[in-house]
Amino acid sequence: METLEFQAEARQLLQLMVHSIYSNKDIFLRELISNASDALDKLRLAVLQDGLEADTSDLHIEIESDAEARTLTVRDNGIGMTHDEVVALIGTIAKSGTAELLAKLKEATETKDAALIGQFGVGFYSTFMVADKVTLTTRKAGTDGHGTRWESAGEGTYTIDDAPDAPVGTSVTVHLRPKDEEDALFDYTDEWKIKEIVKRYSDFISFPIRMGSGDEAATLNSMKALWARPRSEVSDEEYHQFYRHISHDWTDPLEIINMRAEGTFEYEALLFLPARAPHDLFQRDARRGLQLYVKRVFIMDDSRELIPDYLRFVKGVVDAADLSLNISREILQQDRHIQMIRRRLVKKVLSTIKDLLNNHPEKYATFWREFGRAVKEGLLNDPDNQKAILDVATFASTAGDEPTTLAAYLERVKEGQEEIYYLTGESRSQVENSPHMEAFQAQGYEVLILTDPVDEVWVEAVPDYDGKKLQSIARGSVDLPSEKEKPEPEGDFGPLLTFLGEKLEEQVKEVRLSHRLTTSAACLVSDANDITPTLEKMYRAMGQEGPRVKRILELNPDHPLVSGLREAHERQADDPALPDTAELLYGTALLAEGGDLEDPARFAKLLADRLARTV
Ligand SMILES: Nc1ncnc2c1ncn2[C@@H]1O[C@H](COP(=O)(O)OP(=O)(O)OP(=O)(O)O)[C@@H](O)[C@H]1O
Repeated sequence: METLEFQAEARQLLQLMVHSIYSNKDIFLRELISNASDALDKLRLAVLQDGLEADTSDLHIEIESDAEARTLTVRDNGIGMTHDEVVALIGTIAKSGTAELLAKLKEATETKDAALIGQFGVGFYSTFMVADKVTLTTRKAGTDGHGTRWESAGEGTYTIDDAPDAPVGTSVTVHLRPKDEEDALFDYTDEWKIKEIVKRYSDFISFPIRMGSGDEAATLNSMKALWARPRSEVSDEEYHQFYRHISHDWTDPLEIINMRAEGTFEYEALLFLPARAPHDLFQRDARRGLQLYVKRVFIMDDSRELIPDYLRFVKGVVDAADLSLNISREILQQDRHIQMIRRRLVKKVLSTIKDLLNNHPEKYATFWREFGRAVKEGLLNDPDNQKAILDVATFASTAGDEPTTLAAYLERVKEGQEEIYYLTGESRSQVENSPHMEAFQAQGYEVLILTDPVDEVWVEAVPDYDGKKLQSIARGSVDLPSEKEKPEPEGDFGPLLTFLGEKLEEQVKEVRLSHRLTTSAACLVSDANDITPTLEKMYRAMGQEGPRVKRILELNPDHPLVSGLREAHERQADDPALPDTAELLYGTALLAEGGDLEDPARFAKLLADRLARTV
């Protein structure tokens, strides 16, 4: 017999289990049944796909309780585990982001944030909520090696031993702690309690879950595939349980989507829009994709081929009638039917979002807050559905606190306005206070406020909406329709602009007069075809060092600083104070839009010197 130590993260998770972070302890049984069901799926698949020799004529799960010994056993005749698999799978937690999540989880125990806890599949370890000892005996199908016995009291160590007589499959025996109903620790040897839990959490499991033996053996679950049943016959509670089973998210889903296609290519799908974004929505290695079944037989988890990346938060099941059970991931990618299903699912998800937008504004607001950033990636990656995505997207806007659709924006455009104005930035307040906004605000033009990183990118890919071009107000020159009759500024600014252009040659590519400023002296704008500073920053953050893109300095001729500077330059072009003023002007414009100064210390010194002369 060997005694081994749990890996650090596994130990931490166990600690949380032993000290019961969940108020609902019943779920340990659901987790065991879920693992057993997965093991049965895997065995059936190994026989179908790899030609493994094993008996699959009576795949099932058995529950056995012993009130006197105070034990509960869940047994399956599924794939089983080898000695090494037991050590690797049960002694460690291999999931990515575990450490980070554990830290959050610890916090959550104090606040009892069930939803956060629910993002973390606790699996097998949840048995330690109700047990003071757990024994797992297993033997891998298709190997002639011995079985393995694993045992632990949930503290720092576990033991591993040979189990020569173990049958193929896995059996988990939970040695129950004394019942304590005040602590929601029920008598889990009670037949009624077991039946109730199975019915509530595991009714849809597609293998029989049996209790009792001989003539008294009873099957506790209905085994009906939820997606095959008409919506009217399934309760929300059943859907929610199923959602939890496949997503490990404890928050009820926001929306349930049923689909069924008959005819040349048949499939059924049951999809869910979650109510909150998982913590790893933007992590590359996160689990994503749908479950694929073929004629009720589970084929694979996380099938990415069924749903595009930008809809990766959609959970659910697709059951296709005409695929081969042997289908592999490689074949899936090229399969015509799969591509067709995927196109239909995308259309259906987008039309569901549209329905939320039109008929359930609160749900829509939740959805868009949680997933809008992901959906907008589709504007780049799914050109065929660009219009449909734009139709369901909403954006913050200067017109009010509520986000607006593009269609609603277009209803409000001013006469003569030919473009949809937007400004990107890091936060709403930064964008709102940017000097670029001034003329637009002053003249009542609505500007969309885009603050998600993805906004910097998709705006480049979307040429227009309903024939109106999307125009950044920080790029190119603006010609506000109502500005056209504005009188020319007094005095000749030509020589000053040339002078500043030379002095600031390192920093800007051009200095010119502005139409977009009313109160500020100066601002920086990008050339129509150059990348924006935020995008440049994003590239740099990703480690891509591109050339620095110079921008254009625009001056407000009506501002006393600018008109004063013009006069000073006219009086004495070689005034030694002028170059410093030029630098201050540039630095202030950069600060006003939330940019970073190249040399803050130098700027501070110039400013302090100048201020000293005014006190
Ligand atoms: N009854 C079983 N038969 C075969 N393998 C099992 C069984 N129970 C657990 N395992 C193996 O141990 C692994 C860890 O199980 P655990 O319940 O901790 O996590 P999980 O099921 O992978 O994750 P989650 O519960 O979040 O879905 C499983 O992925 C599986 O490989």
